[in-house]
Amino acid sequence: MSHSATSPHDAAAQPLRSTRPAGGLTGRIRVAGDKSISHRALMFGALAVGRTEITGLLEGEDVLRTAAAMRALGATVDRLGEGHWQVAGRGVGGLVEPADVLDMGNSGTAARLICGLIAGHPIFAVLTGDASLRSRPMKRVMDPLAASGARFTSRAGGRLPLAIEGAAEPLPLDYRLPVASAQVKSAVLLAGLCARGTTRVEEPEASRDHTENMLRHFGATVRVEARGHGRVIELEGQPELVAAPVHVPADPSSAAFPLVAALLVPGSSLTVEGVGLNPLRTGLFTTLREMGANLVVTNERLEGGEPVGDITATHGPLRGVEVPAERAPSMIDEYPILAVAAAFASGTTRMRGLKELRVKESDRLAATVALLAANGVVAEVEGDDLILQRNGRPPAGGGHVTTHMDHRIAMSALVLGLAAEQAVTVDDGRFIDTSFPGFAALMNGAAAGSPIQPA
Ligand SMILES: O=C(O)C1=C[C@@H](OP(=O)(O)O)[C@@H](O)[C@H](O)C1
Ligand SMILES: C=C(OP(=O)(O)O)C(=O)O
Repeated sequence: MSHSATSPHDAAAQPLRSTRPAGGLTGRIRVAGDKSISHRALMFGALAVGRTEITGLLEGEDVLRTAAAMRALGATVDRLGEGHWQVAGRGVGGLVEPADVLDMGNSGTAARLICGLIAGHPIFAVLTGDASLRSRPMKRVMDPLAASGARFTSRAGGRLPLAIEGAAEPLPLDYRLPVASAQVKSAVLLAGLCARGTTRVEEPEASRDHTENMLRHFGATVRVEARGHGRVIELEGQPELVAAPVHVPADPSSAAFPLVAALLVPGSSLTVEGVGLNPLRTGLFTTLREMGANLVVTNERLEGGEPVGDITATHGPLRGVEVPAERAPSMIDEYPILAVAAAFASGTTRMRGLKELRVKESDRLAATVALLAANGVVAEVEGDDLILQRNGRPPAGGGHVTTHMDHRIAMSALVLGLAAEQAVTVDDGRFIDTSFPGFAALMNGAAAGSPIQPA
């Protein structure tokens, strides 16, 4: 499926409406697999020698784009059952030139990591995406990767479509990230796989480390050292990556939506099972606890090398807090839903250092302010901070929210509608399928009267 445009006038758009369910959200549910780990499992499978079996893979549109791209680059990618996939890889340096343009849809992760993959192979490729992805900055990967010998041309401002001529003998990079971005870090490391010698990346703030963990899991030598809030990562180039099974935990960024809904809707007590608890992903849960949320983790265990647990959220009052800028990388995709939670809290919530939100699927800072305003909640932006001052009463709701091709804005608005006084409508629910297919059905299964419906 491809969604090329969305606006109130887009005939294909699928508006959705949410209303407050009687009795709250209850029971035990499981959300889909982690998007970040799913992309990487397919990519490392394509680079490894042998057959990589993946279970729990997220079958969201973003990840399906990566699966299609790995096929186009010569890997054999088979779906064996629900979430159960197998990739027969080509070995590091063995990817082949794709015969056609690679369309990465809505996915920044797919586009940027695949730039890194291709940069180290002597092949030519053209990448594009949907209108949202074509508006997002790619210079952040093009600049460092060009220093390895790859050549890029792109639309003005470093936007997709872009063309890459990968390097026959890529140089190992020594790169300090100018922004905290796991996507840029990963692109540099993926290019480093094909380079002779040591690739070194220094990140000013630690960002999700799924690439480093999976590199080791597939047999590469990776050294990681803490440096202040950040880290230095060193990768030995030209390893033989060997196929290894990957079990994908449930996505904490998806679990955030039902869990926050349960905190906000009276009468709720809901458990989400097997949620990934990598500490570089759990900033939202830390913040919600500081707000007084009743959030309990049980059955903590290791699954496929990642910590997971069952999280139970029970409705109760929340208070405003200050969220430090250093926490942003560990909850970067969760600010829209945190802002919804803050709209139900008493007191002031200040979220600091949200600059990166401006370059996501939409300008999420602006889209979050507009989402709240449409539902009677005033939020202010001061520099890169988002501030809400509230009195603990539910927002009026009743808003019509423009989602700007952004799945997280759509789901955040629908969660607000589950707990606000009046129903909330979103202009287009289709993009939810990029990261959380089955979102409405899952939420409806946990509540009386199926509160999320086509509008
Ligand atoms: O590496 C990843 O899988 C991701 C990194 C983050 O992006 P940035 O690297 O741009 O911060 C995040 O927003 C995105 O959803 C997934
Ligand atoms: C920012 C996100 O994803 P991506 O950058 O992969 O499009 C997201 O899922 O919130």
